[in-house]
Amino acid sequence: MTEGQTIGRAWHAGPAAPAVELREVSREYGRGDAKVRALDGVSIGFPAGSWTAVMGPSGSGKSTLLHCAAGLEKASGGRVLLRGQDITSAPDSALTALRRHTVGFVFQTFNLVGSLTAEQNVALPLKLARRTVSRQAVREVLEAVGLADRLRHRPRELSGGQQQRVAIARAMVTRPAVLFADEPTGALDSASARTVLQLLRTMVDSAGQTIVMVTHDPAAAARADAVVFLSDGRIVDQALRPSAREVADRLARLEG
Ligand SMILES: Nc1ncnc2c1ncn2[C@@H]1O[C@H](COP(=O)(O)OP(=O)(O)OP(=O)(O)O)[C@@H](O)[C@H]1O
Repeated sequence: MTEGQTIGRAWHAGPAAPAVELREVSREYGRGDAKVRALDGVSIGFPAGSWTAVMGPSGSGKSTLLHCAAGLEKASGGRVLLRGQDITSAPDSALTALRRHTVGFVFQTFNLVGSLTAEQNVALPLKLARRTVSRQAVREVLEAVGLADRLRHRPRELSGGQQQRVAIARAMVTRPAVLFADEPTGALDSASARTVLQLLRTMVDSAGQTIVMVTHDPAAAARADAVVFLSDGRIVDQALRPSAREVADRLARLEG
């Protein structure tokens, strides 16, 4: 067993049951000489009700880990369990249902529909899942992200931070078990980033939301409960409630 695997399991062995668990997960792209091993035997559990940041040098496998954990991509080997359910060999129909009901996503670039209002963007996942769209539920989730007065605004009429908050509301409207965020503050100025990070912190502390977030920003990672570090597709380090300085130092060591 490698050092990385031991570290990964240690976080998994925390007090709460994992909402998502990866067991010896590998992911390869390409064939022959072009083969890339993006994940190399990753074992880790993300405890329910906690916020984990995933960091590492460029190309270390962070997005691949997030996508495999969320069922967006299939692992080449190993197993992924979401709320204890093995999704590794689930048929595409089950994975589509999973994406619509069990997991939520937030991306660096917001990915809102430009022609729709904030309210309509947030209602979209419910419509896609053929669920009843309760206007009140949509408004409540927009209120929760501090945008009660922006319901009818279109993305171009909102600041970057406001757009990301709409995206978070859209991800949360289906009440997902896990919120996956890929660089959620990567395109934001520092004040907007702080607002978004505070919102995520409140979601974890007040509602017990589980969040798994990829970030390059030590200040963002320091708001999480734990930070795991990837290098060459393996988990090589972890820190519980580290300071931004500590995160930056560990990252700098990995980046050599
Ligand atoms: N679709 C793909 N086809 C081929 N190789 C891929 C594909 N996606 C990722 N890779 C490779 O897998 C490795 C891990 O990529 P990944 O995007 O997970 O890294 P990352 O840590 O998120 O990087 P960054 O911080 O630059 O976004 C890289 O070497 C990348 O080139």
